[in-house]
Amino acid sequence: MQQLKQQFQEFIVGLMSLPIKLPGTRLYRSLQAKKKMARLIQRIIREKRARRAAASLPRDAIDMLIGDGSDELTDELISDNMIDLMIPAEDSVPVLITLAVKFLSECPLALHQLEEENMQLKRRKTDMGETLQWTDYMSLSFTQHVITETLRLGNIIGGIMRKAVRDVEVKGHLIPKGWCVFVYFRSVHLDDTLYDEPYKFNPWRWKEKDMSNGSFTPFGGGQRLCPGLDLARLEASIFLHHLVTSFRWVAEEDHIVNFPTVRLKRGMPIRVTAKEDDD
Ligand code: HEM
Repeated sequence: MQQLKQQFQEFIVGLMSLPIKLPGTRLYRSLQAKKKMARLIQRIIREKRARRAAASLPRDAIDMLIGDGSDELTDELISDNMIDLMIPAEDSVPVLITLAVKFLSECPLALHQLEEENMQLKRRKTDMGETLQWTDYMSLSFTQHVITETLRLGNIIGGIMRKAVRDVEVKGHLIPKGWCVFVYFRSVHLDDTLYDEPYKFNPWRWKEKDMSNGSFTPFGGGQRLCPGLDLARLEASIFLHHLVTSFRWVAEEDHIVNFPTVRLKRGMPIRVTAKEDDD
Protein backbone atom coordinates (compact mmCIF):
# COMPACT_ATOMS: atom_id res chain seq x y z
CA MET A 1 0.00 0.00 0.00
CA GLN A 2 2.89 2.34 0.84
CA GLN A 3 4.37 1.67 -2.60
CA LEU A 4 1.04 2.49 -4.25
CA LYS A 5 0.82 5.74 -2.29
CA GLN A 6 4.32 6.80 -3.32
CA GLN A 7 3.59 6.11 -6.99
CA PHE A 8 0.28 7.96 -6.73
CA GLN A 9 2.01 11.08 -5.40
CA GLU A 10 4.51 11.00 -8.26
CA PHE A 11 1.68 10.45 -10.76
CA ILE A 12 -0.52 13.31 -9.53
CA VAL A 13 2.27 15.90 -9.61
CA GLY A 14 2.64 15.30 -13.35
CA LEU A 15 -1.03 15.83 -14.18
CA MET A 16 -0.22 19.52 -14.62
CA SER A 17 3.13 19.62 -16.38
CA LEU A 18 4.82 20.65 -19.59
CA PRO A 19 3.97 18.13 -22.33
CA ILE A 20 7.55 16.92 -22.72
CA LYS A 21 7.88 13.16 -22.44
CA LEU A 22 11.62 12.64 -22.04
CA PRO A 23 13.31 10.61 -19.27
CA GLY A 24 13.64 12.79 -16.18
CA THR A 25 10.79 15.23 -16.99
CA ARG A 26 7.84 15.54 -14.63
CA LEU A 27 5.44 14.17 -17.25
CA TYR A 28 7.67 11.15 -17.92
CA ARG A 29 8.00 10.36 -14.20
CA SER A 30 4.24 10.71 -13.79
CA LEU A 31 3.49 8.30 -16.65
CA GLN A 32 6.04 5.81 -15.33
CA ALA A 33 4.41 6.03 -11.90
CA LYS A 34 0.99 5.41 -13.46
CA LYS A 35 2.32 2.28 -15.19
CA LYS A 36 3.72 0.98 -11.89
CA MET A 37 0.41 1.68 -10.16
CA ALA A 38 -1.44 -0.21 -12.90
CA ARG A 39 0.89 -3.21 -12.43
CA LEU A 40 0.33 -3.21 -8.65
CA ILE A 41 -3.45 -2.95 -9.03
CA GLN A 42 -3.58 -5.62 -11.74
CA ARG A 43 -1.73 -7.97 -9.37
CA ILE A 44 -4.41 -7.32 -6.75
CA ILE A 45 -7.12 -7.97 -9.38
CA ARG A 46 -5.51 -11.30 -10.37
CA GLU A 47 -5.30 -12.37 -6.71
CA LYS A 48 -8.92 -11.42 -6.21
CA ARG A 49 -10.00 -13.31 -9.34
CA ALA A 50 -8.15 -16.41 -8.08
CA ARG A 51 -9.86 -16.19 -4.68
CA ARG A 52 -13.26 -15.34 -6.13
CA ALA A 53 -14.66 -18.88 -6.26
CA ALA A 54 -14.32 -19.10 -2.48
CA ALA A 55 -15.47 -15.53 -1.79
CA SER A 56 -18.98 -14.71 -0.65
CA LEU A 57 -20.12 -11.09 -0.91
CA PRO A 58 -18.20 -8.36 -2.80
CA ARG A 59 -16.22 -6.21 -0.37
CA ASP A 60 -15.02 -3.36 -2.57
CA ALA A 61 -15.25 -1.70 -6.00
CA ILE A 62 -12.82 -4.18 -7.60
CA ASP A 63 -14.93 -7.13 -6.37
CA MET A 64 -18.01 -5.47 -7.88
CA LEU A 65 -16.35 -4.93 -11.26
CA ILE A 66 -14.91 -8.46 -11.36
CA GLY A 67 -18.35 -9.80 -10.42
CA ASP A 68 -19.96 -7.97 -13.35
CA GLY A 69 -18.82 -10.83 -15.58
CA SER A 70 -18.56 -8.65 -18.69
CA ASP A 71 -15.71 -9.50 -21.10
CA GLU A 72 -15.23 -5.79 -21.71
CA LEU A 73 -14.12 -5.27 -18.12
CA THR A 74 -10.53 -6.38 -18.60
CA ASP A 75 -8.00 -6.17 -15.76
CA GLU A 76 -6.48 -3.17 -17.52
CA LEU A 77 -9.79 -1.30 -17.70
CA ILE A 78 -10.61 -2.08 -14.06
CA SER A 79 -7.18 -0.85 -12.91
CA ASP A 80 -7.58 2.34 -15.02
CA ASN A 81 -10.93 2.97 -13.32
CA MET A 82 -9.39 2.42 -9.90
CA ILE A 83 -6.65 4.95 -10.65
CA ASP A 84 -9.29 7.46 -11.86
CA LEU A 85 -11.17 7.03 -8.60
CA MET A 86 -8.01 7.49 -6.53
CA ILE A 87 -7.73 11.10 -7.73
CA PRO A 88 -10.90 12.34 -5.99
CA ALA A 89 -10.52 9.92 -3.08
CA GLU A 90 -6.91 10.77 -2.26
CA ASP A 91 -6.69 14.31 -3.60
CA SER A 92 -9.76 16.41 -4.56
CA VAL A 93 -12.07 15.64 -1.62
CA PRO A 94 -9.33 15.70 1.08
CA VAL A 95 -8.09 19.02 -0.38
CA LEU A 96 -11.67 20.40 -0.29
CA ILE A 97 -11.98 19.43 3.38
CA THR A 98 -8.54 20.79 4.27
CA LEU A 99 -9.25 24.13 2.56
CA ALA A 100 -12.60 24.39 4.36
CA VAL A 101 -10.82 23.93 7.69
CA LYS A 102 -8.26 26.60 6.72
CA PHE A 103 -10.86 29.16 5.57
CA LEU A 104 -13.04 28.53 8.64
CA SER A 105 -10.04 28.86 10.97
CA GLU A 106 -9.53 32.35 9.52
CA CYS A 107 -13.23 33.34 9.68
CA PRO A 108 -14.58 32.84 13.24
CA LEU A 109 -18.00 34.26 12.31
CA ALA A 110 -18.54 31.62 9.63
CA LEU A 111 -17.23 28.90 11.94
CA HIS A 112 -19.67 30.01 14.65
CA GLN A 113 -22.66 29.95 12.28
CA LEU A 114 -21.63 26.55 10.90
CA GLU A 115 -21.31 25.17 14.42
CA GLU A 116 -24.73 26.56 15.41
CA GLU A 117 -26.44 25.03 12.38
CA ASN A 118 -24.84 21.62 12.92
CA MET A 119 -25.32 21.61 16.71
CA GLN A 120 -29.05 22.30 16.24
CA LEU A 121 -29.30 19.32 13.92
CA LYS A 122 -27.28 17.10 16.25
CA ARG A 123 -29.48 18.00 19.27
CA ARG A 124 -32.64 17.35 17.26
CA LYS A 125 -31.37 13.99 16.07
CA THR A 126 -30.25 12.96 19.55
CA ASP A 127 -33.67 13.91 21.02
CA MET A 128 -35.43 11.85 18.36
CA GLY A 129 -32.95 8.98 18.65
CA GLU A 130 -32.31 9.11 14.88
CA THR A 131 -29.19 8.94 12.73
CA LEU A 132 -28.35 11.44 9.96
CA GLN A 133 -30.43 11.20 6.78
CA TRP A 134 -30.08 12.60 3.26
CA THR A 135 -32.79 15.21 4.01
CA ASP A 136 -30.76 16.43 7.03
CA TYR A 137 -27.78 17.00 4.78
CA MET A 138 -29.99 18.91 2.34
CA SER A 139 -31.34 21.07 5.17
CA LEU A 140 -27.90 22.39 6.20
CA SER A 141 -27.99 25.48 4.00
CA PHE A 142 -25.12 27.39 5.60
CA THR A 143 -22.93 24.26 5.51
CA GLN A 144 -23.62 24.10 1.78
CA HIS A 145 -22.65 27.78 1.40
CA VAL A 146 -19.36 27.06 3.20
CA ILE A 147 -18.60 24.19 0.81
CA THR A 148 -19.61 26.20 -2.27
CA GLU A 149 -17.43 29.13 -1.20
CA THR A 150 -14.50 26.79 -0.48
CA LEU A 151 -14.86 25.35 -3.99
CA ARG A 152 -14.95 28.86 -5.53
CA LEU A 153 -12.03 30.32 -3.63
CA GLY A 154 -9.98 27.11 -3.45
CA ASN A 155 -10.17 26.12 -7.13
CA ILE A 156 -9.16 22.56 -6.34
CA ILE A 157 -9.19 21.74 -10.05
CA GLY A 158 -7.79 24.88 -11.70
CA GLY A 159 -9.31 24.14 -15.08
CA ILE A 160 -10.00 21.53 -17.74
CA MET A 161 -8.76 20.70 -21.23
CA ARG A 162 -10.99 20.59 -24.29
CA LYS A 163 -10.11 19.82 -27.91
CA ALA A 164 -12.01 21.57 -30.72
CA VAL A 165 -13.51 18.89 -33.00
CA ARG A 166 -14.36 21.59 -35.58
CA ASP A 167 -13.67 25.32 -36.01
CA VAL A 168 -15.41 27.14 -33.16
CA GLU A 169 -15.90 30.86 -32.61
CA VAL A 170 -16.08 32.09 -29.02
CA LYS A 171 -16.76 35.82 -28.51
CA GLY A 172 -15.12 36.71 -31.81
CA HIS A 173 -12.09 34.44 -31.30
CA LEU A 174 -11.62 31.52 -33.67
CA ILE A 175 -10.50 28.22 -32.15
CA PRO A 176 -9.40 26.13 -35.14
CA LYS A 177 -10.30 22.46 -35.41
CA GLY A 178 -7.78 20.27 -33.55
CA TRP A 179 -6.59 22.99 -31.15
CA CYS A 180 -6.56 22.28 -27.44
CA VAL A 181 -8.03 24.81 -25.04
CA PHE A 182 -7.44 25.10 -21.33
CA VAL A 183 -10.58 26.41 -19.63
CA TYR A 184 -9.21 28.23 -16.60
CA PHE A 185 -11.79 28.13 -13.77
CA ARG A 186 -9.60 30.16 -11.43
CA SER A 187 -9.86 33.28 -13.61
CA VAL A 188 -13.66 33.05 -13.59
CA HIS A 189 -14.06 32.21 -9.88
CA LEU A 190 -11.79 35.10 -8.88
CA ASP A 191 -13.15 37.65 -11.37
CA ASP A 192 -14.18 40.85 -9.56
CA THR A 193 -16.83 41.61 -12.18
CA LEU A 194 -18.59 38.39 -11.12
CA TYR A 195 -17.77 38.25 -7.40
CA ASP A 196 -17.43 41.16 -4.94
CA GLU A 197 -14.09 40.97 -3.14
CA PRO A 198 -13.31 37.68 -4.89
CA TYR A 199 -10.31 36.82 -2.68
CA LYS A 200 -12.41 37.02 0.49
CA PHE A 201 -13.94 33.88 2.02
CA ASN A 202 -17.58 34.91 2.20
CA PRO A 203 -20.03 31.96 2.41
CA TRP A 204 -22.94 34.40 2.88
CA ARG A 205 -22.62 35.54 -0.75
CA TRP A 206 -24.31 32.25 -1.77
CA LYS A 207 -27.55 33.18 0.03
CA GLU A 208 -28.46 35.28 -3.00
CA LYS A 209 -26.15 34.10 -5.76
CA ASP A 210 -27.12 31.78 -8.61
CA MET A 211 -24.82 28.78 -9.05
CA SER A 212 -26.12 27.75 -12.47
CA ASN A 213 -25.15 30.71 -14.70
CA GLY A 214 -21.77 29.44 -15.90
CA SER A 215 -19.69 31.57 -13.52
CA PHE A 216 -19.29 28.71 -11.02
CA THR A 217 -17.86 25.51 -12.51
CA PRO A 218 -15.62 23.73 -9.96
CA PHE A 219 -16.91 20.38 -11.26
CA GLY A 220 -16.58 21.20 -14.96
CA GLY A 221 -19.60 21.12 -17.22
CA GLY A 222 -21.43 19.65 -20.17
CA GLN A 223 -21.21 15.96 -20.97
CA ARG A 224 -18.06 15.51 -18.90
CA LEU A 225 -19.49 17.12 -15.75
CA CYS A 226 -17.96 15.47 -12.69
CA PRO A 227 -20.23 12.53 -11.75
CA GLY A 228 -18.94 12.67 -8.16
CA LEU A 229 -20.05 16.21 -7.36
CA ASP A 230 -22.85 15.24 -4.97
CA LEU A 231 -20.68 12.63 -3.29
CA ALA A 232 -17.88 15.19 -2.81
CA ARG A 233 -20.27 17.69 -1.20
CA LEU A 234 -21.82 14.96 0.95
CA GLU A 235 -18.44 13.74 2.22
CA ALA A 236 -17.35 17.29 3.05
CA SER A 237 -20.67 17.97 4.85
CA ILE A 238 -20.39 14.82 6.97
CA PHE A 239 -16.79 15.62 7.86
CA LEU A 240 -17.62 19.23 8.83
CA HIS A 241 -20.69 18.12 10.81
CA HIS A 242 -18.65 15.80 13.02
CA LEU A 243 -15.70 18.16 13.25
CA VAL A 244 -17.66 21.20 14.45
CA THR A 245 -20.13 19.34 16.67
CA SER A 246 -17.62 17.12 18.50
CA PHE A 247 -14.32 19.00 18.41
CA ARG A 248 -12.56 22.32 18.70
CA TRP A 249 -9.30 23.02 16.99
CA VAL A 250 -6.48 25.48 16.83
CA ALA A 251 -4.84 25.79 13.43
CA GLU A 252 -1.17 26.43 12.87
CA GLU A 253 0.06 28.92 10.26
CA ASP A 254 0.02 27.43 6.76
CA HIS A 255 -0.10 28.59 3.15
CA ILE A 256 -1.93 27.42 0.06
CA VAL A 257 0.20 26.33 -2.87
CA ASN A 258 -1.66 26.41 -6.21
CA PHE A 259 0.78 24.74 -8.58
CA PRO A 260 1.07 22.08 -9.92
CA THR A 261 -1.90 21.04 -7.80
CA VAL A 262 -3.64 22.80 -4.93
CA ARG A 263 -2.36 21.82 -1.48
CA LEU A 264 -1.29 23.22 1.87
CA LYS A 265 2.43 23.75 2.22
CA ARG A 266 2.62 22.02 5.61
CA GLY A 267 -0.49 19.82 5.26
CA MET A 268 -2.49 22.23 7.49
CA PRO A 269 -1.59 21.02 11.00
CA ILE A 270 -4.34 21.56 13.60
CA ARG A 271 -4.49 20.77 17.33
CA VAL A 272 -7.82 19.08 18.06
CA THR A 273 -9.60 18.61 21.39
CA ALA A 274 -12.85 16.78 22.02
CA LYS A 275 -15.58 19.21 23.12
CA GLU A 276 -16.52 17.33 26.31
CA ASP A 277 -12.84 17.46 27.43
CA ASP A 278 -12.70 21.24 27.51
CA ASP A 279 -16.32 22.18 28.37
C1 HEM B 1 -13.90 18.34 -4.51
C2 HEM B 1 -14.08 17.25 -5.21
C3 HEM B 1 -14.08 17.16 -6.71
C4 HEM B 1 -13.79 18.11 -7.66
C5 HEM B 1 -13.39 19.57 -7.44
C6 HEM B 1 -13.94 17.46 -8.96
C7 HEM B 1 -13.77 18.10 -10.17
C8 HEM B 1 -13.85 17.48 -11.39
C9 HEM B 1 -13.66 18.14 -12.66
C10 HEM B 1 -13.35 19.62 -12.86
C11 HEM B 1 -13.80 17.20 -13.63
C12 HEM B 1 -13.67 17.42 -15.13
C13 HEM B 1 -15.04 17.76 -15.69
C14 HEM B 1 -15.00 18.23 -17.12
O1 HEM B 1 -14.11 17.82 -17.88
O2 HEM B 1 -15.90 19.02 -17.49
C15 HEM B 1 -14.07 15.93 -12.97
C16 HEM B 1 -14.28 14.74 -13.63
C17 HEM B 1 -14.52 13.54 -13.00
N1 HEM B 1 -14.72 13.33 -11.66
FE1 HEM B 1 -14.60 14.76 -10.22
N2 HEM B 1 -14.31 16.16 -8.76
C18 HEM B 1 -14.41 15.92 -7.41
C19 HEM B 1 -14.80 14.75 -6.79
C20 HEM B 1 -15.09 13.57 -7.44
C21 HEM B 1 -15.55 12.35 -6.79
C22 HEM B 1 -15.84 12.20 -5.30
C23 HEM B 1 -15.65 11.40 -7.77
C24 HEM B 1 -16.10 9.96 -7.70
C25 HEM B 1 -16.03 9.22 -6.64
C26 HEM B 1 -15.27 12.02 -9.03
C27 HEM B 1 -15.22 11.38 -10.24
C28 HEM B 1 -14.94 11.99 -11.45
C29 HEM B 1 -14.89 11.29 -12.72
C30 HEM B 1 -15.08 9.79 -12.94
C31 HEM B 1 -14.63 12.26 -13.69
C32 HEM B 1 -14.47 12.05 -15.21
C33 HEM B 1 -15.79 12.32 -15.90
C34 HEM B 1 -15.67 12.23 -17.42
O3 HEM B 1 -14.59 12.44 -17.96
O4 HEM B 1 -16.69 11.97 -18.06
N3 HEM B 1 -14.94 13.33 -8.78
N4 HEM B 1 -14.12 16.13 -11.61
